[in-house]
Amino acid sequence: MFCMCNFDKMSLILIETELNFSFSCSRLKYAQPSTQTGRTDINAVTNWNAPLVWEGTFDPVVIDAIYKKMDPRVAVVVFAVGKYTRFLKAFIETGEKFFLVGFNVTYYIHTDRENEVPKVTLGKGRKITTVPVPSANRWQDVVLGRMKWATLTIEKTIRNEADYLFMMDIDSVFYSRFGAESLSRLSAVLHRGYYKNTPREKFPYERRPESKAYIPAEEGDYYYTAAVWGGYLGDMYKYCYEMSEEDTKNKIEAVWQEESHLNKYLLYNKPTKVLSPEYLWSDYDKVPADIKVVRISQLVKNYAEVRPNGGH
Ligand SMILES: CC(=O)N[C@H]1[C@@H](OP(=O)(O)OP(=O)(O)OC[C@H]2O[C@@H](n3ccc(=O)[nH]c3=O)[C@H](O)[C@@H]2O)O[C@H](CO)[C@H](O)[C@@H]1O
Ligand SMILES: [Mn+2]
Repeated sequence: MFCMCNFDKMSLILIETELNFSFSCSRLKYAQPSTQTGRTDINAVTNWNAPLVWEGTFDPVVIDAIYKKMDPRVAVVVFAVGKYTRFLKAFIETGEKFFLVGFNVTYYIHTDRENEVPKVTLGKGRKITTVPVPSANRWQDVVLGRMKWATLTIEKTIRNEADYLFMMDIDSVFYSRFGAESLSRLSAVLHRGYYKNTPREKFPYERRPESKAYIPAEEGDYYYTAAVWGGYLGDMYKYCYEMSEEDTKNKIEAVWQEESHLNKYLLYNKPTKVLSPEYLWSDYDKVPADIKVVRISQLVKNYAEVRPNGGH
């Protein structure tokens, strides 16, 4: 279904294009990089030679300067449907403190309650665009609908307004720097629950062959979260949307909705950067020693109260 050869060639060209910007970052003051020392408690590279990003594997000054040369426009696509508008204020306020500070960022807030979008003072080059979407009776429909609405907003506006895009859960707050080290053609975040010692057959991938998100037990690299992911405005959103529509036609819903389709996509279209669970932790879980920094975290919430049809 996918042609890896084309992907490899294309991604290499794109990675090189991204890195070429580094040649112009002269006269910056930073510690000399070493070929001998670095973190030894984690693996900082995938088996397709993409960076696996952890605190201590990059110099924030250097990496921000590289990407600043491009001065990219970054779109943050979020959904706040129904009672989830309550999460907007903290998300945006902390985003202004920690998310790509100094870069051009637009928050595309998809909501059915436009009057509940808070007025937050934003930094220079940053703005909020509100996109109306219908209300939902099932939380699953919001989660699945994200792909559809994101695809529509990309086609209508984001395509002309942004270079990179991030899709994020709104029930999250930033606690620490989330900078240009996260930018790439296709960036995906390791799910905090399965990043250590989980054999691939235990990943919560979709296992029913009837679903388009099906992954057999003997395949898989990592289990990625759907709550933070991004990259260029590529085909991934459209792919996940179309696959979930196919599933609906066949009267099946993937076990973890869009997350299942996303994991399928990323298995056959390898991300050009993999971000460690620093890039999405959870306030429910204690922080282990290898997570040196929690950059963004899912809030503790009362599922039954906040979701239209309760439950988890
Ligand atoms: C950390 C993580 O792995 N997150 C995943 C997990 O999240 P969660 O269990 O945290 O799901 P969630 O309740 O946060 O829903 C995902 C997102 O959909 C939006 N929303 C949802 C319901 C609603 O009534 N209104 C609304 O606006 C909102 O932006 C929210 O952040 O499971 C979901 C469903 O499978 C998605 O895969 C999430 O990405
Ligand atoms: Mn969430």
